[in-house]
Amino acid sequence: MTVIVLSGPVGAGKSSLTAILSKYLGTKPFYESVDDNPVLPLFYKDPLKYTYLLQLFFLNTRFHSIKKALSDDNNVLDRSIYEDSLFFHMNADIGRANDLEVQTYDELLESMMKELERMPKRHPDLLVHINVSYETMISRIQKRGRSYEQLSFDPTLEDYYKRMLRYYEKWYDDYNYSPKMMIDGDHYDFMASESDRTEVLDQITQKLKQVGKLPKNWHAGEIATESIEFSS
Ligand SMILES: Nc1ncnc2c1ncn2[C@@H]1O[C@H](COP(=O)(O)OP(=O)(O)OP(=O)(O)O)[C@@H](O)[C@H]1O
Repeated sequence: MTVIVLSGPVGAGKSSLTAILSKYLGTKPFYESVDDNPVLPLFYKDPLKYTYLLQLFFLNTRFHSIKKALSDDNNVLDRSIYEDSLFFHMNADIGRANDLEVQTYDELLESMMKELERMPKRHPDLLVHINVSYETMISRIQKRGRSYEQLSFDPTLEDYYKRMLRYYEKWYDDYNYSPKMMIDGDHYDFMASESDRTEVLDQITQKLKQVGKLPKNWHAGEIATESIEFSS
């Protein structure tokens, strides 16, 4: 059994790479539901009021999916519980959560992580992090077009996104729950370019081989974009 988790900032392309990778490896994709998340639009409209609720919402859904993934078969998750604390603390640092909320959140997360230690499989086998620059991030956010994520919706989002990229650097350096690797999301356009896609899949395959976690019965094949089912 092989469990791979993707990570990276908003718009990095985690969901797309999850679809590509799971198709390539013949494993099951787990997607975070974004467009039917009832709290997300509220949060972007009034972050001060909704930060805590949104983070509890994410923590809860993410806990269920990682638990399922760790007790299930081979699978790929488009984002994992390991990144949630980054989002919460970043929001707390800009005054959107008070000390008591931070303390309660941290204690809850700690209990959840302890619970994961009791799973038959305790951690993922590989973290694939997609690194992007601010420019790439913004152009992907624009292309995708979720209204509440646009800079035109709230100009303070520029600072928010730049801060997010800074926090991610430290987060990736500190992450030690599993082997990890970084994909250069500025250089490789795995959606639009077939050769880039092949290169990225090759890098991930090499890493999986190196850590002895290439799914059994797997054999490499070409994958055409038309054959991949992307999540909405
Ligand atoms: N704790 C959190 N975890 C994930 N997303 C969060 C969190 N808090 C707020 N968000 C918001 O949820 C939305 C979904 O973000 P996410 O990066 O997971 O998906 P995405 O933008 O579709 O990514 P990708 O393009 O890489 O697939 C973003 O607007 C993000 O800012």
